[in-house]
Amino acid sequence: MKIKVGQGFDVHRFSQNRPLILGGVEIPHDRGLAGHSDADVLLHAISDAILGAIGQGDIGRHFPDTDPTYEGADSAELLRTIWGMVEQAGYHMGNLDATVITQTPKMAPHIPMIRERVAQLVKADVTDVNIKATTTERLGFTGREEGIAAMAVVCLVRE
Ligand SMILES: Nc1ccn([C@@H]2O[C@H](COP(=O)(O)O)[C@@H](O)[C@H]2O)c(=O)n1
Ligand SMILES: C[C@@]1(CO)OP(=O)(O)OP(=O)(O)OC[C@H]1O
Repeated sequence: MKIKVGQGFDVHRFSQNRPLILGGVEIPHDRGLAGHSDADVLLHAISDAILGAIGQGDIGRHFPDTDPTYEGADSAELLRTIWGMVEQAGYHMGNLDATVITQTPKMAPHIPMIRERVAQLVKADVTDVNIKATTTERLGFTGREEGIAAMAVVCLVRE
């Protein structure tokens, strides 16, 4: 059995008049996130963790923000493409653990739906996917509600 581990981290700033998409799920909030794509900071961190594990650089290398093809892109579709690379390499999800770092909104009510969605995207059992949230106790850019950060760790397995 071969195991590969990867980590990912991403940040997007809040922006008015945009939907807030986290983990492929639209979350009710008074602001969304700015970005070239749909700015799904959680899926970007997860995507980078997966790309890291398979030694394939990062999301910007595969989907450059200078390419109009990806303007307004659905990050779930980008993750689907990345997951195809994982399957091509013969790996499946061992487990995934991710943290959304934000002062608002309260994430707890939305975590079960995000967990299901992420598990579906990486073809994993929901018990092998963990999504959590933390504030930074009003400290720093997340504490000032300027943006959202996310981090993720994945373990990929090949039998
Ligand atoms: N946006 C958030 C942030 C946190 N939570 C939940 O609250 C717990 C306590 O957060 P602290 O930052 O005060 O440690 C945390 O463990 C999460 O369960 C949340 O739902 N949404
Ligand atoms: C996803 C991409 C591509 O649309 O754009 P953004 O939404 O700006 O996201 P970021 O995490 O800054 O970098 C990856 C990009 O290439």
